[in-house]
Amino acid sequence: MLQQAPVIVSSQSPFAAAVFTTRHPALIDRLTDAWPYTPQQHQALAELAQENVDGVMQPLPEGAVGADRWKRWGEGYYGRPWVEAPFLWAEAFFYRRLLEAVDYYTPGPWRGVDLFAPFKQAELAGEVVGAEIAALAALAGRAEQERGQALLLGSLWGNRADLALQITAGRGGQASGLVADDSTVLWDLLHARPGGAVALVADNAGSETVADLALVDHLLTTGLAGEVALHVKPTPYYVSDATLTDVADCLRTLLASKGEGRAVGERLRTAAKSGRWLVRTDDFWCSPFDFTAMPAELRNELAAATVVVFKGDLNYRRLVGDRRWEPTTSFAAATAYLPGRVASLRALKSDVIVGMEPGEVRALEATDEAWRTSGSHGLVQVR
Ligand SMILES: O=P(O)(O)OC[C@H]1O[C@](O)(CO)[C@@H](O)[C@@H]1O
Repeated sequence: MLQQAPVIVSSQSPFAAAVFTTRHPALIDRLTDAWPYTPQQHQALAELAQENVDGVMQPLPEGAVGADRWKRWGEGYYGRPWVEAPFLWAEAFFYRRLLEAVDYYTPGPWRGVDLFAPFKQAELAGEVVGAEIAALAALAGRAEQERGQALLLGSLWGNRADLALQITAGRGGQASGLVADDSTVLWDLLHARPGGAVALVADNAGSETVADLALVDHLLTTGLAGEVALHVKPTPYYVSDATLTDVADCLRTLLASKGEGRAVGERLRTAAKSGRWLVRTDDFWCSPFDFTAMPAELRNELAAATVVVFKGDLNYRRLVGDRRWEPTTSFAAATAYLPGRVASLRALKSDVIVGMEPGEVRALEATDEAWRTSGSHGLVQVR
């Protein structure tokens, strides 16, 4: 039985603390530049930024959607600085408070408006996505195995295109390498059970989702999967997290392109029509808990898949637990509570890491690189 490591509380992690004191206020500045907000919305956003920097956490107002639930979930945290709550919990609550500040659930013109849409749209129209789609043509002629691996790594490194990270860090340096690579295990298990259901728990919209869609298409056209469910967020979250609207925008971008990009889009549209590709969502994806708290229905749905592929850093933190693990802790042990086979494709963007070889940890610690948080390193881990 694995001994649980302590949960990360932001005040104990310079990286996590800076998310509240630097990254969140910067995000709020970007939002106020992007939208014609009302005086009330400006005030609510300014208060939220100030609370994050040096104030204390306030609960949702009475009567807000989910207010009772969040009051219960946050007992003991309200009235204290944000950085004194668990990092995972407080980040999720920040995004819920953001939606409240911009009237996401309030009847009126702002209801249901994706506050991050301007950033997501700019990314989708940018040159990274254009180059990504152009690269699909070159891959089309390659052998199946080589193509599959390239698409898998494309989906992994697509995770670096995270708008939250870019707000304070720019686009980040070059991708330097994988700290763990179980991709052979992943392909072997797909080949051992072809035609089954695969679940892909998505992360960011834009270039990451385009890469994910290309991977989904590959799994379906090769028959390695008979059905793929793409799980997305039910509401705007963590800046660039994909919702159904974002998936549809990516699909339209593929369809509007030429050659192989368009062909991928057309095959996916057909797969959706026949039920072989489905987009799913669940409120749990925006909850402030790790996956040990996953509701039974969702857990059972995922357990029926040949493999569940979790994309990105946040899903990783929720999968292994947002804890101060020794990096050499076994990935299999940390995820043993979840039934079925699981895989993670992630660019490293927070302190949490498990499943590493001791020598590799020593080598990376000896550099002065922020290898755990900069997004320059990636992993493929499978259990
Ligand atoms: O988009 P991803 O890969 O889930 O990354 C989001 C990451 O960004 C942060 O919100 C801030 O760095 C992390 O806390 C989080 O894990």
